[in-house]
Amino acid sequence: MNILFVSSEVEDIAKTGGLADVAKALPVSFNKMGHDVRIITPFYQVSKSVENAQTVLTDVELHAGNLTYKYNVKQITLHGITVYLVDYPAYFDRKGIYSEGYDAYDDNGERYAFFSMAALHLTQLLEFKPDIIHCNDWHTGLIPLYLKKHWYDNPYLASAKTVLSVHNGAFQGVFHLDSVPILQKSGIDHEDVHHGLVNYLKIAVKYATKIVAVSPSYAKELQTDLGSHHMGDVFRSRSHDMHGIINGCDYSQWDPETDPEIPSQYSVENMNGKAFCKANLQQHSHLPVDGDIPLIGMVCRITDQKGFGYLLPILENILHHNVQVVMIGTGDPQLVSQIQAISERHRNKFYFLHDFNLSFSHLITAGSDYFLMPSLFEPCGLNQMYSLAYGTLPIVRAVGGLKDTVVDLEADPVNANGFVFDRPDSEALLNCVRKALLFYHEYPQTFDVIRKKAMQTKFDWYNSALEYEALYKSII
Ligand SMILES: Nc1ncnc2c1ncn2[C@@H]1O[C@H](COP(=O)(O)OP(=O)(O)O[C@H]2O[C@H](CO)[C@@H](O)[C@H](O)[C@H]2O)[C@@H](O)[C@H]1O
Repeated sequence: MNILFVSSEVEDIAKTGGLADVAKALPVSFNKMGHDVRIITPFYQVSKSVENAQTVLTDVELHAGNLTYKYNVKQITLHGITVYLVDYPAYFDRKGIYSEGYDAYDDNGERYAFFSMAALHLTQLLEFKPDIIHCNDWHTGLIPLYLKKHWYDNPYLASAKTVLSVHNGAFQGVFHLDSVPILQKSGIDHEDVHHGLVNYLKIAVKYATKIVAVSPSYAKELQTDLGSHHMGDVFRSRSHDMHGIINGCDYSQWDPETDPEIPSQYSVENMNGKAFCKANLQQHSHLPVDGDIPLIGMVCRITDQKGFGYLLPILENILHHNVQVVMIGTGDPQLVSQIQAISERHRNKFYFLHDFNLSFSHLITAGSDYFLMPSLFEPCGLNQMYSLAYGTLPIVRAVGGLKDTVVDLEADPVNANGFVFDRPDSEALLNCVRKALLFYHEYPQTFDVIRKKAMQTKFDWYNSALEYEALYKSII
């Protein structure tokens, strides 16, 4: 099949979160399966660090009404896949991807409306006739609409079907139509505009051929009022076309036996290196180097989604135990300053690095005993899969993909690979953390058994890609 994979971020090019991981790993699997997959993504300022990008099209003109956009297209090969980068400096040559600091760019609606249209425009210029156009989140949400309303008779696109992956339904891309000239000029139905606003995710769900949530549980949650980010009606109206396909774990990057980012490799057969990683992590985190103190790690965007609303009120209760906590993240400035204040009060127990740093995220994953991910909602979650691979036991809330990947010790002692709590509140979280910590000293043998189970739990991307492939085949 010819697959056009369109994403606003791709690992090794530009990344703010889990979307980037998927936008690399899934196309790599399609490529291995023998499909002709091409990726389209913007050429951001940060993409300039990508070596060998060659300009393949110059001063291409895209017209929308009386507007003309002149852009270039660059091309690189990433893990055997052709990637096209839409180079339009006015929109993408900026310090940030979506924002500078925590303030989103005012013209994000226009930036991604243009990018989405350029993705369709390019297929013809590059003579690539896609069977499937795989869209990801709101940034590419207008593609199904453009295809149905404007490009339906284009010879390169007429038979293309669209699949939308919902990685995070909380981000919907809601903009005043006035702020999106390209959409105003190209035309949009009245029924897709509400009080002057357009919701890109809603539009995508309405017009896409198929909709995929990134885990089976999230697919169900999106069709409830509680878990749908106020879009329950919209998702329910497409229930026959909704699917849940769990993300995978990219073991070419996240395997403790081969990971070049960690100071000592280890495996389920030989765990010695994990103790070395822990000591190294403690050293880097300015914490006492002591293998006997259980260490809890966290790597995440600092947002309400990740459960900070009920974690922060009891973080100091956790720190009253004989425990160390190491966290890395960037995000909501208010939450960040609260976390910084707590870490200053507990310098010898809690290290917080306010940064986005891939190397340190690997060190935390390898050097911690537990990985804390108490999310309020979690479409799939990747870090719990990474931590399982590293024998770092996840402590998670039973929601979305976390529910589909982590098995609680009490609920299922035979298959347990971590610790799970239900209610999104401080008490349930604290109880769960305490229960998990208990095993470290009092039941070390059980701890080792769960750790082994965790390392043997596999989420191969190839299996997820097979599910996507079956879905593609069902619609083309
Ligand atoms: N400060 C930091 N330094 C270094 N690396 C950092 C970092 N902060 C985050 N990361 C990395 O970013 C990625 C985050 O992935 P997640 O899937 O856990 O969450 P995210 O909410 O961004 O993704 C959304 O999309 C993905 C993909 O579908 C879903 O799994 C998820 O549930 C959904 O919320 C991981 O690779 C993580 O290591």
